[in-house]
Amino acid sequence: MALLELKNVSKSYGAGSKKVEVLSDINLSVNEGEFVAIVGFSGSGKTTLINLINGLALPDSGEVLLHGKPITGPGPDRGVIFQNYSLLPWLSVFKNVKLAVDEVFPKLGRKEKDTHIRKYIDMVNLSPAIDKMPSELSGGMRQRVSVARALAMDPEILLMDEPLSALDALTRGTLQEEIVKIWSQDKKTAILITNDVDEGIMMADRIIPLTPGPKATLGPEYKVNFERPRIVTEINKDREYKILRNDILEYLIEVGATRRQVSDQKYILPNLQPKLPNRSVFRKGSKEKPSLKL
Ligand SMILES: Nc1ncnc2c1ncn2[C@@H]1O[C@H](COP(=O)(O)OP(=O)(O)OP(=O)(O)O)[C@@H](O)[C@H]1O
Repeated sequence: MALLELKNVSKSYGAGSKKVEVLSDINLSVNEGEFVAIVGFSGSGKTTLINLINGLALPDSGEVLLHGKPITGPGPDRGVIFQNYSLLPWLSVFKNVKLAVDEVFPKLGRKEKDTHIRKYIDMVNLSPAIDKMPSELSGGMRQRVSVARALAMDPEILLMDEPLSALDALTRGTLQEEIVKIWSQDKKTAILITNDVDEGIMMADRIIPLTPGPKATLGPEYKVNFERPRIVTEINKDREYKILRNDILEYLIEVGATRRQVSDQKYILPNLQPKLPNRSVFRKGSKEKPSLKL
């Protein structure tokens, strides 16, 4: 049985004429230990999809199953790393991680807890900054704390919602490598949401595109067969990499273009003309006299 399954899942927001069906007929099956990347356009519903798995949102129809049982809310079996770090600014690195560990392992002894927290802070190379406050850290360091915090909760699934998109390219590359290294050591199941095809190729076993919304759905999956560790400078030269990257991009461009055509047909804008102060406005081909009104 797959660890996580989404079966015919649909999700909308709003009601009546304002109802928008964000996700439609989502089917996904993730096995234990797999690293899956969902790649999609901005606003297509990626966070909504992660929230459905996290249990922060429930589907309108269909099922989201963990070990074959419906997800009814958030739980310690799913650790989330958000884009915006979400650290408590008044707590040190150690205490930010401790807060999560206290929640999940309330019965762990003081010494064991301390060792556990330090292990994960060390894993993300933050031991020298263990007593620093979030305001004293760079964006990359803050995101490392989020990674340590999520992993210290020892979740079965690590959910990452565009965790690296706020970072510069160099920090992003380093953290991609670090997350994959920890993932392979810790044997977690990981789901990465990203808008970056290259990031998906560097990190995941499979890449699945999410089509543009509304009614976004998952497209065909692309297997990433490169050996790990994946070295960006080497992979960049690989012919297979170029083919895979092109295939995914072509698919995304194609579904993006189809969606644009549909939206062009749907929304016919009225032929409004701006009226500027103290200027006459001519409408091309119009027999009306130019207006001098504001
Ligand atoms: N709570 C909500 N109520 C109403 N509409 C919402 C809500 N959450 C999201 N939406 C709408 O659903 C759509 C998908 O949003 P979502 O945040 O899932 O997309 P996304 O792909 O993660 O976007 P981005 O890449 O910009 O972060 C958007 O049009 C958004 O405005």
